[in-house]
Amino acid sequence: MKEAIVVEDLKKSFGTNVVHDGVSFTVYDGEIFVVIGPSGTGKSVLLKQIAGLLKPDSGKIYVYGMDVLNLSGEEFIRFRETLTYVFQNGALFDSLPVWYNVAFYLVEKKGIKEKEAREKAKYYLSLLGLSGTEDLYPSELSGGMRKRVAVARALCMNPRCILFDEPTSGLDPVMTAVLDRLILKLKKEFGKTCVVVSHDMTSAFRIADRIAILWGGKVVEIGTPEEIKKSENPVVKQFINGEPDGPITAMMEL
Ligand SMILES: Nc1ncnc2c1ncn2[C@@H]1O[C@H](COP(=O)(O)OP(=O)(O)OP(=O)(O)O)[C@@H](O)[C@H]1O
Repeated sequence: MKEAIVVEDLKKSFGTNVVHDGVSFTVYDGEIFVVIGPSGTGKSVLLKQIAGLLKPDSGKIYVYGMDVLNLSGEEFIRFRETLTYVFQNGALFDSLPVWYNVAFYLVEKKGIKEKEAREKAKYYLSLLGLSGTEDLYPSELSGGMRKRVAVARALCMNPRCILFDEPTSGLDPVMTAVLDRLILKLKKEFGKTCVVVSHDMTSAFRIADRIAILWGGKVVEIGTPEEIKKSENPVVKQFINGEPDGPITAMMEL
């Protein structure tokens, strides 16, 4: 199997707050890799480091062989086109219409003419069930629609790998299932590699090829959904069963 993302012994602290204390894992090309773990364990920080938005204190990150912490000028452009990050809140530009949000990279960075870029945006919006929203502004959309616009924007860049930061948080169960189906479609029909940060076990078990569980600064378990369900690790058991008592809450002194 071809390696898409390799994370080696990643360490990251903010002052005295040790977030990552030796995180290592590999994501393979074309798989859906879900990262779960209690709130505050550093899932978003992990994605930001993979996306090159935040520097770790030490460790290595490779994306399709590119050394993310030492990208040369040309490689930086290739990296930007290989991997995109879908922010938790969508991070849309409120002053720009939906279609321009989606086509932003094509117009502003690739110099594609507005007419052509708009057509592309329209196509990706239609894939996400958002036909007819092209000329609306983000403030006119629901939370679920904004999240889907953010996914359309990522797809418009045609990356090989997409990082999703809690794509289903705040969505109702039906919209969660729609987004899950979309992520599965990205893998099956478009061959994308997807890394998804989630809290939602139902969603994680539905979409993941493999799941990594982050806790105490490390990956404490990694495996297929079936392997995770059978895990004897007390942290994993408490998290996937949503139990109030166990090592996670003991650590939080609740
Ligand atoms: N820029 C920053 N400066 C200082 N501390 C930060 C910064 N970003 C994140 N942190 C801290 O790093 C830790 C991990 O944050 P992160 O957002 O990655 O957690 P998470 O696992 O994604 O949580 P949640 O599931 O609640 O979104 C937290 O303690 C947070 O306060």
